[in-house]
Amino acid sequence: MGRSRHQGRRGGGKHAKADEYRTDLIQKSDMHNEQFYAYYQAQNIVPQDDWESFLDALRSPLPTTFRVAGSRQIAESLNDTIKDVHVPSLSNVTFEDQKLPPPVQLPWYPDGLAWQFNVPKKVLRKSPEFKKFHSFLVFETEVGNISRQEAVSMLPPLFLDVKPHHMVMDMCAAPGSKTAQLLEALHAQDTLTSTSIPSGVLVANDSDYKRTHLLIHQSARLPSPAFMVTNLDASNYPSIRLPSAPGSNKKEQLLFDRILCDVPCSGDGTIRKNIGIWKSWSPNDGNGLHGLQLRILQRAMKMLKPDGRIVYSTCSINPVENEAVIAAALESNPEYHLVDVSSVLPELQRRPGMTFWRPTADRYVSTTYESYEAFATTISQVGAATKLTPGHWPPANTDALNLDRCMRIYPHLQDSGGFFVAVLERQPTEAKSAPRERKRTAENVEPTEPETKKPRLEPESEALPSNNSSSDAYVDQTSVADTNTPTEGGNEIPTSGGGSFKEMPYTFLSPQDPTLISCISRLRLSADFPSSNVLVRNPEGDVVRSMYLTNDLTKEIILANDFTRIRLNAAGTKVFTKQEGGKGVDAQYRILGEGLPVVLPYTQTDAIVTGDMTILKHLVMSHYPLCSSFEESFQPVLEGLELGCHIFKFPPGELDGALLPHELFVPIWKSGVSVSLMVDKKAKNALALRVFGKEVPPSTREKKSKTENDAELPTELVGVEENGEVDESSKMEVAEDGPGEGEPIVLQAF
Ligand SMILES: C[S@+](CC[C@H](N)C(=O)[O-])C[C@H]1O[C@@H](n2cnc3c(N)ncnc32)[C@H](O)[C@@H]1O
Repeated sequence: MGRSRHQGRRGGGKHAKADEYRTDLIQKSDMHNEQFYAYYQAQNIVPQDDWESFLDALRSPLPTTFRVAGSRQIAESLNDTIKDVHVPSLSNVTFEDQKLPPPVQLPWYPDGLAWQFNVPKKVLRKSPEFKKFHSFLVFETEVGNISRQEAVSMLPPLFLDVKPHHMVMDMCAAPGSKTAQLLEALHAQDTLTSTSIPSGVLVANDSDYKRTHLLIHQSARLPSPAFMVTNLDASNYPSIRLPSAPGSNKKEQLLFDRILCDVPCSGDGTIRKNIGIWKSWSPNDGNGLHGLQLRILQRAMKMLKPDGRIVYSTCSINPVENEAVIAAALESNPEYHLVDVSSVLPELQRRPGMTFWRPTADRYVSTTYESYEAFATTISQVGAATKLTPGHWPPANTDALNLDRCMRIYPHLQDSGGFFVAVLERQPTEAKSAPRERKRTAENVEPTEPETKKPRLEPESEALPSNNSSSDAYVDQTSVADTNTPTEGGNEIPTSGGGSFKEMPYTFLSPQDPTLISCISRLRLSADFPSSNVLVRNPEGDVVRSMYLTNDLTKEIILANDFTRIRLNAAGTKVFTKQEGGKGVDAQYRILGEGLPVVLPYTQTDAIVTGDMTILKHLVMSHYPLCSSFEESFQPVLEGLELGCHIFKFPPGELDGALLPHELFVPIWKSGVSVSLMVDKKAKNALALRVFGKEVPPSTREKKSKTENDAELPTELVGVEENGEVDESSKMEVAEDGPGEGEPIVLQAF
């Protein structure tokens, strides 16, 4: 789903006022739109008896929902913390004489990993119990263990049913909350004993260049060697090629097992949160988007394997953007059918897809038309509104299409946003059947090659695949810049407009490359580390600063396709980066926090240093502690370590009421006399809160700067809104100085 015209205004664009869209600041009596009522009543969108409760729900603030994300083990442990610690502490809270409801699990979400709570922002700021819970959410969100996401937006990936061997395409992916879910599914079988590298691939695409960087930012929280980001118009997506057999020069089109079409839409299902829609809603939003939505779905249908699955979704409740698109696409692709998923997620309250609707051609909804033919006779009177096509109306054979198998989620059913999901499958083998009854207007042709600009190569420095923080109408700048992969080599990527593309090539290193060999040997990785899948971002294959790891399939795709033709913005995951050693110490490559889960299974076990809870507490709660400040028995261990990067392991344990419920691995930097945790401040705070129940005390430098600037820790829950904007209120800290804390590194805990 997504939006078109409202997007810039809703998402905290440069000129948006922070309070403009806060539902707690506008009166219910202002939430009216006569056209909206007329249009949806003409559609019989809900039974007449439900109309008032439907409207009431649309005018109520949306509860906050979040998903416990990331690797399975940490997700379960974090979920237990919410259940066993936070829910009891929030169960008897009163505020201004009112009892507040504690968070509850969404009944339909698998394994109870999604939650909802509904308290005003004022409570989050002022109630000590909710404030503590809010801080926990803020910090766990920062490190990617919690994803704030609208409940309904979690649905499409669940219905897509992705497995680790699947080739998956996310056609309209930015900013990536569903992409993150797809990545989690691709990595569902990761363990520490076998490799964490799935055999499949996820290609996440968005036509907006700047927004593709949000995608990369989001996915850095779940690093994957099987991940690629492209920047193309999905309705015209070029064929990705693969060798027809290993070693063959002949290429064939890569067909996907699973495709998500979460298309741009009018977004009226998000009206509870984006209350500006009450003012601006018009039926023309949906009318105008129908064509693009259909072309995107039709292109996906040409890119899917026989027996494969497509999920089409929008956050609009308008049938013109939903059932009409599905009907037109099915008619032009008879090898597809709608899947009956009524028994999947049985707790989810839903309504069947509509089989009849009446488009309108005028924004005042003074007339609706039962058929295109009825509309066509009036074209001369309505003039400019003639962009409607027969495809905007229900086809004659709706029964044969099983449109009732589509799912409609309405706000009053389970206190959520409004949403639409349809699950389509292609026949197992391509069967050529006669086209269905009526020819639709949208084309069903192979796309033309997209226009691509040749990238300007700057061989002296490497391109940064992710961090690009120049102005973006939808994004709080600090939130992108501060948590992202560090900028490399100072090579700025221009982001003016939505379409410029300037990326460096992807060059695979030879496994015999001396720098790679020395890096692998210094980090004591085993012989089965897939060193032939390591790439750098420059045309010469020079190891300038960072190395990225892909899986076999991603490598094949990169080698078989011109990266400018598929406008490839990112591939694989960054695993090693060069670290200057400081005075008298050679620079060396270190494992990045975000690459740790990928590299860990290849790390020789005797290269991992085991610590206990006391050591962990000292590392977490202090800044660059001296080796001599650790307990005596551990000092020789620290002193015996080579200077540079090491991995420390902490088994589950307890200390004075603090609890580490699962094994934890962290990267450590050993310098001359001190050691430090190589995680950024936010990750360190999240760990401190989770295990020791308090934040890291400020460093001397922070104290000084706090006095000077009255700086504050982040206080808002960072979230990606439905439709893709980063929460306006997201504020992140600027990472501080010194090796290990100078760069944002995602803490990986297992
Ligand atoms: C907001 S929604 C996607 C939400 C996303 N799936 C998520 O869960 O975070 C629609 C997205 O489609 C993108 N878009 C619009 N037109 C497109 C096109 N022709 N091809 C590909 N992407 C497009 C928009 O830039 C927007 O990011």
